[in-house]
Amino acid sequence: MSVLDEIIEGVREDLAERQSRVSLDELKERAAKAPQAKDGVAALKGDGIKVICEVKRSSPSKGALAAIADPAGLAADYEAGGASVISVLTEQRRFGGSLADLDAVRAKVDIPVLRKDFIFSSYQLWEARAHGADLALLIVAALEQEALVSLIERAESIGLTPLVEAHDEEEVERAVAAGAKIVGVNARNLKTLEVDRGNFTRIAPEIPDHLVKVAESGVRGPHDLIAYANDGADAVLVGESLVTGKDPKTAVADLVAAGTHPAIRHGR
Ligand SMILES: O=P(O)(O)OC[C@@H](O)[C@@H](O)c1c[nH]c2ccccc12
Repeated sequence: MSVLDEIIEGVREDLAERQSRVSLDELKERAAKAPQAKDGVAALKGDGIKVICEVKRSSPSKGALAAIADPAGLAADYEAGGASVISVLTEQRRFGGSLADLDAVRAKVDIPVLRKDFIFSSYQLWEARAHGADLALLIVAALEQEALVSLIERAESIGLTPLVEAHDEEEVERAVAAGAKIVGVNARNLKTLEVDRGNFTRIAPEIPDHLVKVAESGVRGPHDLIAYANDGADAVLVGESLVTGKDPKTAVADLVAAGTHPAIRHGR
């Protein structure tokens, strides 16, 4: 069984527990009262390379990264540094996240918030919206094509913008065919946890230019952002280096500044 399969097994159990406590109708009522969803595509387009900053306590590859006692405070620092979107990991077992983290971050920041989890049912999309998310991650490797298509449609119908994550050419093709407007390329293979930044370099040309291209994982600092930008990234998604560094606000500001440098061949 791959790491991805193991993670999904745990997510399935945790989801069943939540479903036994909160009915879909309750979630829909809560979603109706949530602030209107912000446009995730608009937030990631425009001049400069956009930076998506992640609230991430631990990971299957590295174990504990940072305690993050105050996720909202961290998100506020990210926003102050110039982040365009905040990604909140809500998976509990391997990443140490929760829907409570999503609530806390949502209440604190004005920029769009992404629910980062292993989503395979529409219930999880309703949860995302009920807890104030504007975007939701959909991982191609975790979904049959039919499920991917219907989850993209469902996400959009309830106001969520899907960020559709691929890891190879075939998954990019599936993401595009399914109607993704934002395609993420993860440098980390979720089945083996290996990181290869060259993955984006190879695969990005397969993503049509009118879609938003996000380079995910492995950004250690401005030089990695610049490399991804020169390979065609519109945005980067950064977790580990921000949560383990000393000063997240300055680290984000340095990334954003690098992403607006005229030497970057963004939007050629
Ligand atoms: O911590 P990093 O290397 O900066 O990576 C962030 C993000 O890309 C990574 O957390 C991630 C990308 N896709 C995922 C899917 C599930 C869980 C986590 C992820």
